[in-house]
Amino acid sequence: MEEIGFLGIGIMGRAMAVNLLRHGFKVTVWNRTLSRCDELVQHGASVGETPAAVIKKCKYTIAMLSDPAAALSVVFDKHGALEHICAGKGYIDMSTVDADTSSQISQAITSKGGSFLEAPVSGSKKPAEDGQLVILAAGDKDLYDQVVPAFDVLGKKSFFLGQIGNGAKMKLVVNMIMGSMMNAFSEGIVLADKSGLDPHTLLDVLDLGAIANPMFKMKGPAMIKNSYPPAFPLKHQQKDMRLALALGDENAVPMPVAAAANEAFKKARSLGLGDHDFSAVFETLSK
Ligand SMILES: NC(=O)C1=CN([C@@H]2O[C@H](COP(=O)(O)OP(=O)(O)OC[C@H]3O[C@@H](n4cnc5c(N)ncnc54)[C@H](OP(=O)(O)O)[C@@H]3O)[C@@H](O)[C@H]2O)C=CC1
Ligand SMILES: O=CCCC(=O)O
Repeated sequence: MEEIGFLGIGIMGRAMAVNLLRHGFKVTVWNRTLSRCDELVQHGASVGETPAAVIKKCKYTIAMLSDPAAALSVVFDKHGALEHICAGKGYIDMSTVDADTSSQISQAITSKGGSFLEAPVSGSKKPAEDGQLVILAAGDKDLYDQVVPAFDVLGKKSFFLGQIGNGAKMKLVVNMIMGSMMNAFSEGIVLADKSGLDPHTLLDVLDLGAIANPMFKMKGPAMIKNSYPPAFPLKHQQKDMRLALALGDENAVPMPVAAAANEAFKKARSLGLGDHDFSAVFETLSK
């Protein structure tokens, strides 16, 4: 494949770009805080001074940015991706955003002759490091086919979901379920503890039953120790709950469980826990 541009070297972008480099891809990176690119240079990456410079150099550019505002800013602002997008170039936004944001980016890119794919991912820091993400792509099928070699490195499975917006919506539905589950799990741990049970035994029981899952298994022991090293920052999970609830509004879908979970994540943010892992929502109950 041609050289790949990578915009956004946060928790996920860093892991994904390193993974591409490890598999022999040439990668040019950019990050708003440029110093975060230094480590990538050690792994063999080149650095672009602006998103526009990266687009100019690379046939394909991936973005992995925090939220809709960041995704839009990197495309539309001065020295943004749009400045050098043209026919023959592909832009792949893997950030978790809403369908409307994705459509705005798609329209801007395609109106300049470029091609666009949204491709948010399931899986967190460790799956990103290990190339085990689940990729939820939608948009330009030709571009999808061209970047499959990169997706094969980044993920264990890619879905092509059709028209723009379908990848964004699928991702929000999945994360809405995950955020609600995390709240129920937190309540269960506190209930076990306060009613005289050993929370570690609860984890063992859960792990053997019908609701066993990697999230409970990985995060439970650290939560019991009130430890929340960020893999998926809580502020991003709350953003996803907010965007999923808006999708519920649009479709007149009642979501009382997700709405309550969103309030708990908002409470956690108000306690200053936004940069901790999203499992820190546990603190809203244990305090
Ligand atoms: N962490 C996870 O487990 C997962 C996260 N996601 C999604 O992936 C995306 C990235 O997540 P993650 O890596 O965890 O987040 P981080 O907070 O670690 O990184 C966010 C990135 O966005 C950049 N950024 C933020 N605001 C702006 C802006 N206004 N203009 C330009 N760049 C900006 C940051 O740059 P700077 O360094 O300068 O702040 C940084 O590169 C999010 O949409 C998240 O929801 C999806 C799956 C899993
Ligand atoms: O968006 C973040 C998802 C985290 C995960 O799937 O484990």
